[in-house]
Amino acid sequence: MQQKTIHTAATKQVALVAHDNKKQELVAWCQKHKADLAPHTLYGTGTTGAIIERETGLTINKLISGPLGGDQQIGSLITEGKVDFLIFFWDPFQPMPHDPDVKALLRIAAVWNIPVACNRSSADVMVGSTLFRGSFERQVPDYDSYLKERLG
Ligand SMILES: O=C(CO)COP(=O)(O)O
Repeated sequence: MQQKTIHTAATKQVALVAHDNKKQELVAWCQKHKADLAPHTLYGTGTTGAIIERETGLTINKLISGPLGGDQQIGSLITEGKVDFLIFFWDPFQPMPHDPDVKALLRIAAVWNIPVACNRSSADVMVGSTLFRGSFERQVPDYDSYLKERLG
């Protein structure tokens, strides 16, 4: 598929999601990196977002809770270019009723070449990166040429 280059703005759009057994880990991580996260636009699935907000004081744009469609809402934001980084502490030990939605979110993040951190180490690397602080280039599907190709 043909790709095009986009440039992220200095203010990043960061989506934060954690499964129940991982929520405290994500809250602790957000507390540790509060100063890194605060200047950016933060999104979260319903419960994750509310807990992070309550525990850290960060402002989170809260979507609906994951099992009710929050993962899909984040996927939708990704297709609209409204997510630059996805931090998703998913639980590798617990099957979820909405596993198809989880898989769909991780898939759409791969399609749109979104940096994804699924654990504390990768999230540390992410916020520590100069790419998190400055602007960076990302290759994404070129939708116009994709559609032109399909329409013939
Ligand atoms: O289930 C989730 C991600 O798959 C997260 O949803 P909540 O933040 O509402 O718990």
